[in-house]
Order: sequence, then structure tokens, then C-alpha cells
Amino acid sequence: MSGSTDTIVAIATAAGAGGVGIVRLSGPQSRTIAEAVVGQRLPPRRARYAQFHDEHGDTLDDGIALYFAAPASYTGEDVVELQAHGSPVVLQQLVARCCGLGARHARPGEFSERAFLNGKLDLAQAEAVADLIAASDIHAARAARRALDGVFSQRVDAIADELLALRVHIEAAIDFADEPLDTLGGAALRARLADAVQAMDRLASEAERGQKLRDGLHAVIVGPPNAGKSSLLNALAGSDRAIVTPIAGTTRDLLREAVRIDGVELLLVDTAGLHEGGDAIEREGMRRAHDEMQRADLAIVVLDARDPESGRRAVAEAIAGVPRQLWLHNKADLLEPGVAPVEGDDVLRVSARTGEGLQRLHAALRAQATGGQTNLAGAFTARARHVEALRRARLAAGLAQQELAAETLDLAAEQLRRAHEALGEITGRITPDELLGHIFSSFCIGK
Ligand SMILES: Nc1nc2c(c(=O)[nH]1)N(C=O)[C@@H](CNc1ccc(C(=O)N[C@@H](CCC(=O)O)C(=O)O)cc1)CN2
Ligand SMILES: Nc1nc2c(ncn2[C@@H]2O[C@H](COP(=O)(O)OP(=O)(O)OP(=O)(O)O)[C@@H](O)[C@H]2O)c(=O)[nH]1
Ligand SMILES: [Mg+2]
Repeated sequence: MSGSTDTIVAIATAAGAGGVGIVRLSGPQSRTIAEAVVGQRLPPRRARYAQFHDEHGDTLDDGIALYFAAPASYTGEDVVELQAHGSPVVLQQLVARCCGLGARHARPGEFSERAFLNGKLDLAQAEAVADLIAASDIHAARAARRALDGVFSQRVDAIADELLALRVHIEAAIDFADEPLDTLGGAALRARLADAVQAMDRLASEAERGQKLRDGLHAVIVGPPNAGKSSLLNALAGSDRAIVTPIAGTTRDLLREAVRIDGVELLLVDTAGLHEGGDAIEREGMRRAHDEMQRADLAIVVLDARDPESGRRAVAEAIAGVPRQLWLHNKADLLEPGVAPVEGDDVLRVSARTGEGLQRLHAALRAQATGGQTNLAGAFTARARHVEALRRARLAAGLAQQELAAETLDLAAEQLRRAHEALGEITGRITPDELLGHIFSSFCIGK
């Protein structure tokens, strides 16, 4: 049940004018405050038509008042909604009136934080609320909706429960240290732990895919000077964002452009052409390009189709650390007719000028963003912090396997404890306060 003593209030609907706007209260005084505003009793879960009054009894607006009695509400506390006309002036006056009656302004995310603290949502679900609100296409929205439904949390919890059960077994076996582990079911323990590790690997790769759905793919466009990198960015963005000239060394600084291709979000970064030497500005540009590659998910390499060998080696070295690569032979329109097609799945022949091959490029980028999977059924959104926690949990579980094989049971148990704890951070079973503050402060006010 709720531990909050103060009652919070905020406009729950989007900023700006709208058909209807909602002021939401949560906390023990919600009902009393709302009843003073509407001048009538509010029975739970009944929509009441009412006049909303200011402190002098003058009417601010008329609308619907809706009371949810704790714990059957979004936050688990007493909640009242005042559904007024969607006028920012009216809504602000209603908020001020509620504050005059004892409520205080909610911090960003405070409603959802209370829902979390009261056990209405776990942490991954609360984060999914924010992701759903911020989703920029139907794929991201559906995936956030699945995370909100608990699809991700349930899988995390199932693995965490299994690790806990295994640890209990192992700790029990420690008390019989004279017996060989196998008489205590050691083989079964090892098999179950191997299954759990496999489940963690599967979940980690799905969570990574979910993170791409949420955050989009970070792709850096690299290649030798003049190959058409900036032209390609413009072609993908559908506008003349980058300066294009026939002069090698046109692009010096990084240029970032968020684009949406077939429903996937891409952060494209155009870079300076990579080559030996160059003046101080070009060298700084190349340094920035290298920095960007450290953070990128995908390198889109642009080579000149007429001479793909030139610059290829230098570029291949530069992108060695980027997890994924897509090679393009650009300026296909300048090839003599009859040139043999390029080989390989990850090489595409395109023309930034005529648009040739861009459809296939779109498909390839979409496949990269969705981890090669075009079927997003069952996908859920996840965040970098979830992926990182899964990675730590997997690492500890792998060490537990080694300790178990070596029959160092106390160390195996300790690694399982660490793995379990890392999983607990995802759903918020175990959460440092500062992390909570960080997560919820990135929500919008009123959520
Ligand atoms: N008017 C309105 N619409 C809204 C919200 C809201 O707060 N107000 N929501 C806000 O995000 C979302 C819906 N989320 C909600 C989640 C739980 C409960 C709720 O009352 N839960 C109770 C009762 C459940 C039941 O009757 O089955 C509970 O969990 O105990 C309400 C809204 C979207 N639409
Ligand atoms: N015919 C043809 N010309 C192209 C194509 N793509 C780019 N170009 C031309 O090639 C020249 C260089 O293009 P940019 O896009 O500036 O090349 P870049 O790789 O960004 O070059 P730097 O920024 O200097 O590294 C320009 O004259 C473009 O018009 C293409 O597909 N076909
Ligand atoms: Mg350029």
C-alpha cells in the first residue's frame, strides 16, 4: 500500500490546446480536494458531471470528475481526474486551485513512480509506459505495449526464480561437503544451469533487438573522399542536408540526421572521407569520424563502384571495431553497361544520384535494425540499462557454471547470487534510489 503522505497534481494531457484536458490528482487528499472543487460527493468509479469552482465559488469550467479509490487506481493511491475543456489556461487554474487546497505539483514521472512503489507496475513496465508514449511508429509502440504487458518482465523473473532455486540447492549441498556433488544431484543442477544460461542468451539478444526498436540504429557513413557519402545521406534523408561538391574533402565535420526508413529509426552520421595526410581541418574531421565509429552499431561503407579497391583497405581497418558493416558501391550509374554484378550479401550496388538500388538498401538497413528479423511479432522494447544488466547476469551465471564444474560450491552460489541481483535490477526488485530518480525524472510531467 501507499506510503506517500502528500497529494500530487498535474495536467495529464499533452501541452497545448485540445478537445479535452485532464488534471490528475494522486494521494490521500485527492478525494477531499476534488470534492471541494466540484462541490459534491464523488463515489468511486462513477463519472460525475460537475462545475469546477475556484476559491470564490466562481465556475472555472464544467466537465467530468472521476474518482478511483485506493488501491484500484493507476498509482495504487486515491486518484481523481478532473476532465475539463482542453484549454491550457483552464487546466492551469484547476491545478492552482488544487494546490490551494493542499496538493503540490507532481515531479516528472511521479505518478508512474508511485505506481511502481505501490507494486502496480514493475520498473521495466514503468519504463515501457514512457517508451509507449515516446514511440514514433507502430512497431515501437506495439513493442512497448508488450513490455508494458509484462512480456519482458515475466521472462526476466522466470530466469531469476530459476537461478534462485539453483542457489538454494547448491547452498543445501554445501552442508554435505563430504559427499560428492553428483550423489546430491550435481548433474541435474548443471543441466538446469545450462538451460538457464541458454534462456539468458536468448533473452539478451531479444532485449538488444528491443533496444534497437526503441533507440533506433546508429549508423555511420564512412569511405574514401568523394565516394558519395554525403550524397547518400541526402538520398536516405530525402533532403539536401549535407553539402555535396565534386571536390574531395568537402565534408569535414560530423553531420547527424535522424531518418525513418520503413518504420525503423536510424541515426545516420555523415563523416569526412578517410585518407592519408590532409590539412589540419581534414585530420580533425577524420579523428571525429573515428570517434563516432567507436559508438556506432553499423558502418555503411561507401566506395566508388568504378574503383572499389581504392580506399577499401584503409576503410576496412578503420571500421574493424564496428559490430556490423554494410558495403556499398556507389555511382552505379557511371558504370559501363555489362559490368558484372557485385558479389556477396553485404555488398550492394547503388546510385545516390539516380536512386538505383536504394530500395534494396532500405531493406538491408531495416534488416540490420531488427537484427535480421523482419517479423517483429512478440518483440518488446528494452533499454540499454536492461541489456547491460542481462550481460552482467549472464557473465556471473557463466562463472557459476565454472565453479559448479570445479565443485567450488560456495563460489558457485555467490555467482548465482550476483546473477540474480543483476536480473533484479531490471524489474526493480533491487534498485538503488538514485537509479529510480534518474529513470523517472526523464518522464513527462503528469505521467
Ligand atoms: N482517463 C484515463 N485514461 C487513461 C489513463 C488514466 O490514468 N486516465 N491511463 C493512465 O496511464 C492509461 C490507462 N492505465 C490505467 C491503468 C490502471 C488503472 C486502474 O484504475 N487500475 C485499477 C483498476 C483495474 C480494474 O478495474 O480492473 C487497478 O489496477 O487496481 C487505470 C488506468 C491510459 N488511459
Ligand atoms: N554520377 C554520380 N555521381 C555521384 C553519385 N553520388 C555522388 N556523386 C557525385 O560525386 C561527388 C562527390 O559526392 P559527395 O557526396 O560530396 O561525396 P563525399 O563522399 O561526401 O565526399 P567528401 O565529403 O569529400 O568525403 C559529387 O559531385 C556528387 O554529385 C552517384 O551515385 N552518381
Ligand atoms: Mg561528404
